[in-house]
Amino acid sequence: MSECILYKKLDSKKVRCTCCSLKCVIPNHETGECGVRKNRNGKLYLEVYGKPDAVAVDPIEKKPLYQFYPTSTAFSIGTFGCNFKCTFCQNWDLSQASKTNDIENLTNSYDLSPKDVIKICKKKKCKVIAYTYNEPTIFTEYALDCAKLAQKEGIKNVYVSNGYQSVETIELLSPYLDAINVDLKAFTSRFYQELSGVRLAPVLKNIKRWHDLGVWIEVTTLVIPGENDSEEELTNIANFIASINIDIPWHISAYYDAYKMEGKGRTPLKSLLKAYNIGKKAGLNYIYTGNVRNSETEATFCPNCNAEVISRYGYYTDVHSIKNGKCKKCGTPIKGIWSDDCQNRLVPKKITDPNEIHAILYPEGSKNQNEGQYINFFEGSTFDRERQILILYGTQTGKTEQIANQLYEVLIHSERTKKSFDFRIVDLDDYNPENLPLEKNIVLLTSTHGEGEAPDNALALFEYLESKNISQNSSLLEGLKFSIFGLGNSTYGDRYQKMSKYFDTKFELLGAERLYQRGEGDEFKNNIQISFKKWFNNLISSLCENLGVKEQNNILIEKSHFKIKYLENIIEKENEKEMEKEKEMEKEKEKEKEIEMEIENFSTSNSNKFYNSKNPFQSKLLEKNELMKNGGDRSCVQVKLNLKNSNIKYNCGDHIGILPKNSLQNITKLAKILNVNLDQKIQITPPRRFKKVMTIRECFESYCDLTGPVPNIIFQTLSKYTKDQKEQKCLLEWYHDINKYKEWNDENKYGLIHILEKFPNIQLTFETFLQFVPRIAPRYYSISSCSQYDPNSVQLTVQILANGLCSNYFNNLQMNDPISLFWKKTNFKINNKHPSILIATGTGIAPFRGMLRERLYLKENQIQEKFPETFLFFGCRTHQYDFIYEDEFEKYSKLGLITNSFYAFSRDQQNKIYVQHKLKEQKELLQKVMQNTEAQILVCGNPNMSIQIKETFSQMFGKKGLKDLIKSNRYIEESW
Ligand SMILES: Cc1cc2nc3c(=O)[nH]c(=O)nc-3n(C[C@H](O)[C@H](O)[C@H](O)COP(=O)(O)O)c2cc1C
Ligand code: SF4
Repeated sequence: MSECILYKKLDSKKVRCTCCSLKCVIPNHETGECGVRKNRNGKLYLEVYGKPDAVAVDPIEKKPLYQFYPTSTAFSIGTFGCNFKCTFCQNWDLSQASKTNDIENLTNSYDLSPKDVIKICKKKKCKVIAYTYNEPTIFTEYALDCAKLAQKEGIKNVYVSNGYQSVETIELLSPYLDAINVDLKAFTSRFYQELSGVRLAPVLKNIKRWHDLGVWIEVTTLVIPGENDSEEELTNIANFIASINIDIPWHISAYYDAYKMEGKGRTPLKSLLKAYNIGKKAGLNYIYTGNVRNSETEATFCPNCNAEVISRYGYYTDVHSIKNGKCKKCGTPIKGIWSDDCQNRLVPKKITDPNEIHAILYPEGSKNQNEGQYINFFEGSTFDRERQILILYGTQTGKTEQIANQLYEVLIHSERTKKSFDFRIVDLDDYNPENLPLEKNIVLLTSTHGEGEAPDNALALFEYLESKNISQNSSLLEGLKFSIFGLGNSTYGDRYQKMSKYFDTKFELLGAERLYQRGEGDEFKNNIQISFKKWFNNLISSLCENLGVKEQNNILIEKSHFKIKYLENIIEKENEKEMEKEKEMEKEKEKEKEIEMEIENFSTSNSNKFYNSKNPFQSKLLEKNELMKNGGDRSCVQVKLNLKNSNIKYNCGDHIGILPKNSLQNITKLAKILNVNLDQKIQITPPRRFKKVMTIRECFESYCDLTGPVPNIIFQTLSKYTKDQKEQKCLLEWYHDINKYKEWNDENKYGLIHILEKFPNIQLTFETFLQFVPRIAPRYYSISSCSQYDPNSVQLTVQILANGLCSNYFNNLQMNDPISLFWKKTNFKINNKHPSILIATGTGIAPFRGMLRERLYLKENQIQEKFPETFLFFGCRTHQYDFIYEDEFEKYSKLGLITNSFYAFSRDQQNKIYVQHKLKEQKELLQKVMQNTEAQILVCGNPNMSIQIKETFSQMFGKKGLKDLIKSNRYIEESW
């Protein structure tokens, strides 16, 4: 164990590892993704320093390095751990070991200091030390110390790597590294993300960096049947290598089933030969097949006269026709490092001057001409780059995704735009921010979340824009045109639209030019649809004007671009097989998840990363109890959901995301309206948002939001589908004046299903319906239980709203019915050391119940006897019906978990009394507590209430005072 060099200290004893491109932030006592770099009290340690777990003397050809000191031997060392999670890893017993075991328990390692390594190397007469078997980047400090000593002794150093080094690591290591073999596993982000858990772009960049630094480089691609063996992908890889240097050797090696990827079998020689020919076509001079014996494609040929200059058969190598680095037959230099005094490098010289290294690694503007080819969303487009428009969206709860999809649908079908531009829509989760400087036109839609933060899927973009060398580079985005639309809620005050504003100013600061000014929709004012409609109409005009396209009018979704295949008889059978296969795959996935969870049990990190809206945990309903009392006419239920085997370890104040389903009643109604059979199996193309094969029932149930608010542009479209003039008139009225729609809406009946019911003459096909039905987005609930009492379940407090999708879903659920959920951490937490002022209305009491139950647990178990002063302000309609959890809160007061409670029952007297009135009454008390202690205010309820509360505190502490409280995290609110 030795302290790392490649890391930075952060606050709260956290550290940021800067060794690989993952740049893990590591809390105290935890390790980074690779499992071998551990934070011990705010310092990062390389746990495997001097402790390799695999040691051997190998032929250099085994690495594979074919044109670097051929026939020499390499003293090869590797440790445990890896920064990748490749499901097909051929060395997984080493690479993934630290993830299945506690690093301290991995005792099989050798004890080899760098001095020992050199000693053995010399004794075994090895020309080279190869850092290999697992990913050497993660043990760079150890490799570096060995490499420094080796260099002094004339021993060469080589890395066999996945190419995910950070720039800092490359800068540190490159003077000592003589050669590297980089795995280029595929050429799609999908492959890298799904199968290796990382991104493609850093690998591509690093291949270029190592090449430019003059470190001898060879590239390997493991060809996996069905995963990366398409002509297109192999061509992209070959073209990419050729674009850097046609003399870089490319190894294409055969795959065999390993680790978690099974059933692929061995890559047939045929596929390797296909890749070989693709490499030739791309102009590469040195291509080799590997892992399969075929001497014709293992040999090195002279690129000029095609003479075989090195013959190989497996690891047997015969360098017979190279003299002084040249082809014996025609005298053409053969690229390679042949001996200490015969080196035909890929670049004129190896760069060793630190300033030159720095200049290569941090080019001014860091605009890399090659990057645009990496992931080209517009491949195959007939439009030139100027006419390609990328729509990106950042979303947490799916609302922005919904309007982004809506924008996309309109743009690709509108006469104004469809023939003039090429549009692509990409979830920011799937977008590599490093491609940003290469885009031409971007329309970015984003919401703001947390404490004025980017939604989770936009965090990578945010971090990229804030990163060193990027954040101040005023020419980085020159040539990019952009426009931004934000979703937000003005009750968040200063934090309103923080992210859309941020991206808007940042893009401009980095040199991009606005296509059209930023637009914003305010959830509180309920104007998202209106503002959006206005903004995007102007955006289209601006697009046309900017890019010299003649405008036409009439924006209308004309025909659906979804095609539905109705599966019957024979086809059905085939698809049944496919469904079976899918089911099998799902089972496999479940199994994998279980394994991952077991792995997780060994580490202390949280399991949040395993579940999200795309990959939820399958829970079930364990209990459902009515909380409203004495037969009131409203309903609020407490539901208890199973968490057993989920490994979810939630804290009070966290959220649970629920993926609701439509009610049978609404599904049946819709089937009637669209005249479809619910049990009919279908296949939707493109499958973009849908499961591949499903029944119409499943499609309606899980994908189509039938009861949520619709974008008002839909009214214009729907008016074209009814022949009834009255209906047309009303729909167009709603389209032009959203208030009319809202007036009709007062019963929460604003979903597509209600609109279709209200206008019975609308004639829609299933395809057209799919075109504009909003997708079901997850609904978030504050947790109202305490995990210490029962870690295997979670409780939520759900207000049942007439026609609300999720509340109806809960209302209809029966015991043990399955529910898809995921967990989301928040920082809405009570402080058990300092006083608290808790303010809630209605079900806003839920997180406070969880927090007070946690206090109860601490008290009952004598972990904490006394608690700081805690004042609860709670408001609801009536004491008699609506005061949920009354008995419990009384008990908490008696036990001293709450010091004082103030209740506002708005309808219990003639004049309405709200919580803000109660706050005003306690002005002196509140001022005293806030001024004399480090008390915290926590507010939870609807947006209206939160505005009123803020206003009250603004009067109490002054605008600046309140601002300071918010800034210092002493005023935290949660509204929905
Ligand atoms: C926990 C939470 C925090 C939020 N924070 C902010 C904020 O700081 N500023 C803001 O303008 N809107 C904020 N919002 C409002 C969201 O931006 C708004 O609900 C938006 O429509 C969500 O869009 P999405 O579903 O695409 O993420 C917040 C919403 C939630 C639920
Ligand atoms: S080497 Fe990479 S994976 Fe390991 S801790 Fe550092 S940043 Fe994380």
